Amino acid sequence: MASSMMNGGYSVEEEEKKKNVNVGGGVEDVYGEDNATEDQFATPWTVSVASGYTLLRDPHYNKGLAFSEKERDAHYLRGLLPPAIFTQELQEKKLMQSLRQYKVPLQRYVAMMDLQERNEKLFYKLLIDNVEELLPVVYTPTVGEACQKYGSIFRRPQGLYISLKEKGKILEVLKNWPERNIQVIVVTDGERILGLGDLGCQGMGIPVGKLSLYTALGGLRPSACLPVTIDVGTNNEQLLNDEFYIGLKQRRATGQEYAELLEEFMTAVKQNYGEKVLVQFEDFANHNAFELLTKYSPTHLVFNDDIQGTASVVLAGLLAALKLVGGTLADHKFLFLGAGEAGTGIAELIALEISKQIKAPIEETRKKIWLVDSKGLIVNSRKESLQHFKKPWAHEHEPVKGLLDAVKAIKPTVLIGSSGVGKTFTKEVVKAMASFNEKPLILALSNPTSQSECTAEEAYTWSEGRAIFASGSPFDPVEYDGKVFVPGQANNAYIFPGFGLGLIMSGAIRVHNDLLLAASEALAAQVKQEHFDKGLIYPPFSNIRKISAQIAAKVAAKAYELGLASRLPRPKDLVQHAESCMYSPVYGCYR
Ligand SMILES: O=C([O-])CC(=O)C(=O)O
Ligand SMILES: [Mg+2]
Repeated sequence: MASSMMNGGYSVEEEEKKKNVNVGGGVEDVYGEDNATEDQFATPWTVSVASGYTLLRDPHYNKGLAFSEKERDAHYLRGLLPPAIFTQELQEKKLMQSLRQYKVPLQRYVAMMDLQERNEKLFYKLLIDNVEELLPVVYTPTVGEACQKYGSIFRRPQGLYISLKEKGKILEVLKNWPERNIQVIVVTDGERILGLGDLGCQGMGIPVGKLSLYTALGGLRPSACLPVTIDVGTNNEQLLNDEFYIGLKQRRATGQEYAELLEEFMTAVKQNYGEKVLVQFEDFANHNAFELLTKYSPTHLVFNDDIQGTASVVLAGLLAALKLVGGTLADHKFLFLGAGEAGTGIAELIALEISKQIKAPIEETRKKIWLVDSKGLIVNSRKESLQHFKKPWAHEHEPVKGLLDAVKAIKPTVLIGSSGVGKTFTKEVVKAMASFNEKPLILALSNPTSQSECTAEEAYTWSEGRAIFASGSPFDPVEYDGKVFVPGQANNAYIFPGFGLGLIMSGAIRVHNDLLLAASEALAAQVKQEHFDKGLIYPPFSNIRKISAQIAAKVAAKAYELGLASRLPRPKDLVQHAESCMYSPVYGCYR
């Protein structure tokens, strides 16, 4: 086991084979063409210079009206474009104007996807320069609606679809993707898309959206990002009965059939892209999410955004919030509604941080944290029948049925909603929180907006302006009693882009909980007095690339410290290094 972990799970023979692939004048034969034999496949491929019409149709290189006179001559573009020449800034201004004319969020989403397929650099320039305005368009909440209607807005494939039909051929399928140097894969099986449930193959919108954030917020190159949707069927009756459904029309495969497809996928990924490719699991249902993370953490660079990313973001918000509510983390008492991936993931990271801070065993610090699921408070007497990921949270207490009674019984200082069910923080719940807390900390994490446990306005109004509030989906500022409250967005988008950048730039080969803690601390350190003054416990997204660089630097530093980093020597200034690694959406000039 130890030796297979050291060399990433390859057998000795496979290692030898890999070495042989590299002989030949010191130039690496990356794709194995020179060594192609009957049992080692090679892909025939060509590199050509795009010009003329092909250049305009290539989203990586297309600049639209921004091609200069010289470029129009040199690249056979004369006549293919109208005479005007626009700067990238003018193109951006024009596109933002036309986007703003669409009042329906989904129309804006479609317009952005069209732009991404037409002119990638301009898409990212818009997204980076207008991040607060466009994040809700290409990401939560609109991406949720886009997934629900993905069949009808689907135009060109934006990622790889790997279904049960591809069983036995996944390595070949990966080779069909036009890019080779993949650094990050976001993969879903569509079973739990946000709080919207099983959307099957239509879940593709999620990996696509997450990866566009990897580039815009974390600076990873778009060509290094691969969105994947695994299709093992769907249990969504509406989709199964829809003649236009784009996925497999069968009920979900489970058990061994499911495990085998995922095993083939994970093996093919490592075989094709090597040990340093990051695989981010996204929006899997609880039962598979925990199992996949446990299974592949020892052998692959894997990260579950819903368990670990959300945990890291929430912990950051809590660390920052201490400046507003006072005390240390250990002085607080936490109650969760929802004991799935997000709930138990956050709970565990809080317990870990407290255990490090006060040097107490984690079994002790977990006792400060209580979880409520659909059957009520998780208590010892329920332990036998609990799913394994809930068991550590079963503490000694008499049974309590609903959330309101649990709030009254536990008297938490922090209330966190992570059940995916909307409108569960009722007036009574919020009022109860406000009755025994001067500043109740209330996080309504479920997405999209329709699934939020309460709105920002409700949290501020029902607590008479005393709540510190943040939510998974964005809410506008709220005026209450003459004061403007700005709700923060406790969304994993704060962490995963910088976290991923830190892993990639250090060449990390495994994720470790200490890296998540480092990311939380880095994010919390970015909340400044001016933000606290507005009631915010997260910094604004407008500064996210700088924040991501800080997170990446702290994550990379920890990876080097723990011996998980393979890119040596360690750069001296990791923040500067992170910034210098980041993708720029500014057009290049063509020879
Ligand atoms: O996508 C988001 O906005 C956050 C997230 O991971 C989820 O809700 O599953
Ligand atoms: Mg998610």
